[in-house]
Amino acid sequence: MIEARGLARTFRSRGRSVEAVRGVDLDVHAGELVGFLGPNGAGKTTTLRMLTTLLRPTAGTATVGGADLLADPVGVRKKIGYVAQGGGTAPECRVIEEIEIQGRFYGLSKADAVRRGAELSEQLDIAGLEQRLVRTLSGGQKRRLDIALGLIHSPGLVFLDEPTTGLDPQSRANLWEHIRSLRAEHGVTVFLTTHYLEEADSLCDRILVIDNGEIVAEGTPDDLKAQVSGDGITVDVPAESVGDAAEVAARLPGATDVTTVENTVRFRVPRGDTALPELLRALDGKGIPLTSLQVQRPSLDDVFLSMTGRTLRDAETPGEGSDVA
Ligand SMILES: Nc1ncnc2c1ncn2[C@@H]1O[C@H](COP(=O)(O)OP(=O)(O)OP(=O)(O)O)[C@@H](O)[C@H]1O
Repeated sequence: MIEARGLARTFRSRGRSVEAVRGVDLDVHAGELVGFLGPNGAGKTTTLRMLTTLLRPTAGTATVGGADLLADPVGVRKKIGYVAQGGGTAPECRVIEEIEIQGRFYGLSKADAVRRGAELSEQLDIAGLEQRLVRTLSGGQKRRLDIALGLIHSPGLVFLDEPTTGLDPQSRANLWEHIRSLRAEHGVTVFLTTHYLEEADSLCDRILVIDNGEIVAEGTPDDLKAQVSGDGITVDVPAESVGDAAEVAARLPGATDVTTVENTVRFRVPRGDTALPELLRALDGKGIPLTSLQVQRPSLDDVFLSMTGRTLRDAETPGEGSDVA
């Protein structure tokens, strides 16, 4: 559905040049739900705008929906839907007017636009709002309207730029369900950008992680997490036993990064599930009682940290509000 090679874009701004995207290769297959994850300013929107023909690449090639991005941009536009970050609706327009305008824009008759709009409204749970002014919709309803408009011409591939930014956690989870069902029921291929780790983790089949205009990691959420070396284990013991417990931990096969703070010992092992019985036996053998024990599977933030030396949260531009979990 998407095949891009060496896609790059440099902006010139006030005599300075900004390499927003630096030679990105990406492949998205039919029916996939792929997330493009990265901190603010990483190059997500710029990549999306290039793939949707809104911005000409400085270098690179791509085919999108089977059409060549540079030679046949009109062909690309016919095959894709694009839902921009803020959407494109006018606050004073009625929902039905937006649906009709969008349909006409894609060459649908008024009757077909209304029919398709009704079908999508039903599916996205915004049926019955046709006569409402856009400005009276809730944030979640408006995002669902934006998505309905992006799908009016039944594209096989839809690009969603930060679809859930600004929504509360409940509306966000609700929108994920709708996105999943679009894919499940219509086989729509979805390429979305996000800076929410949780969103990428729970919604996407595959994730591309971008930082500073370059793809730094790629894989299923599980594959990516498995690349981070092992699970974290945190053990609380009585303060006088911390030294002994740390020694026990350090002797476990493959244990690394053993640290102690007050009555807590932390370390990493290749696999938490197999290390635990051995740890418990060894502590028991030394007569060290346990107060608590936790195993942490690596998160996508650990993946980002291992690739870039920063956490996604740290990488956010100061001043940009973000509730990255
Ligand atoms: N028109 C432009 N002129 C100059 N610089 C730009 C322009 N558009 C984007 N940039 C710069 O390119 C870089 C990438 O921006 P982009 O919007 O693609 O990031 P992003 O990952 O989508 O961020 P966000 O999550 O905040 O939307 C940033 O440094 C940005 O300031």
